[in-house]
Amino acid sequence: TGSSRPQRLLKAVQRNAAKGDPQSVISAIDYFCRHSEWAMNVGDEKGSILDSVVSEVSPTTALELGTYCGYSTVRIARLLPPGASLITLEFNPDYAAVARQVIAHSGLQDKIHLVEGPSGDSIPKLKERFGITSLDFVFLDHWKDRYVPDTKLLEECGLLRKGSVLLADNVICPGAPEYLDYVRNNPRYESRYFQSHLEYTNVEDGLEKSVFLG
Ligand SMILES: CCCNc1ncnc2c1ncn2[C@@H]1O[C@H](/C=C/CNC(=O)c2cc(-c3ccc(F)cc3)cc(O)c2O)[C@@H](O)[C@H]1O
Ligand SMILES: [Mg+2]
Repeated sequence: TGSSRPQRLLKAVQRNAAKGDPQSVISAIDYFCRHSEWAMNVGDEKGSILDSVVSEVSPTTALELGTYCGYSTVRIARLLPPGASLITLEFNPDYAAVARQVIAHSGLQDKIHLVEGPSGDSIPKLKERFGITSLDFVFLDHWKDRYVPDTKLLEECGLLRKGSVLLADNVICPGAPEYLDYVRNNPRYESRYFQSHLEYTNVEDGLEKSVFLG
């Protein structure tokens, strides 16, 4: 049978990006998605907003929900301070396999821990598995109806501390209405919407940044 879109995206990275150069991996994926096949990466426009939030937070410990092909994984990891690390959760083994190779091509594998499995199983094990006390930054980009349950799980597991920053993709398109309701009407969060566009299109979308107040 034929290749999958993630496999074709990986080929485009291996052909067009310089090994060990994260920016060229990002550019190769954006080019592929603009000129060959659309894919659900956060993209370059929303990616610039992601970059600015990651740079501002400069997290020691970061978590990503939904690795997919590893595009935002590379975007985040390339901006981490020395000694910092990104944990990324992915439950589809085929996507995880592609992401591992994209990450390897970027040369950032030493800063990234890709954990295969559903977030509901992995989140409660993060403290013991990685010896962390709390998360400085969380990027939510997995199934949109899982943003609220997983945010509640992060709270319950004591993984959020005063000042932890959550950044959620797609709050307009495809949309995460329950999540917006949760973080905007909850006194324990200070939320702000960053208007942008759905990756590689001019459809409205945006990111919601929410600071946990403890
Ligand atoms: C047990 C389910 C919840 N826990 C989970 N734990 C670990 N990984 C999980 C995951 N859920 C989903 N995933 C993974 O995250 C990824 C899923 C992302 C879902 N994203 C979207 O649906 C999405 C969709 C669009 C989109 C927008 C417009 C449109 F016309 C078509 C698509 C744009 C985006 O930016 C998106 O992020 C996959 O790799 C999936 O395997
Ligand atoms: Mg997304």
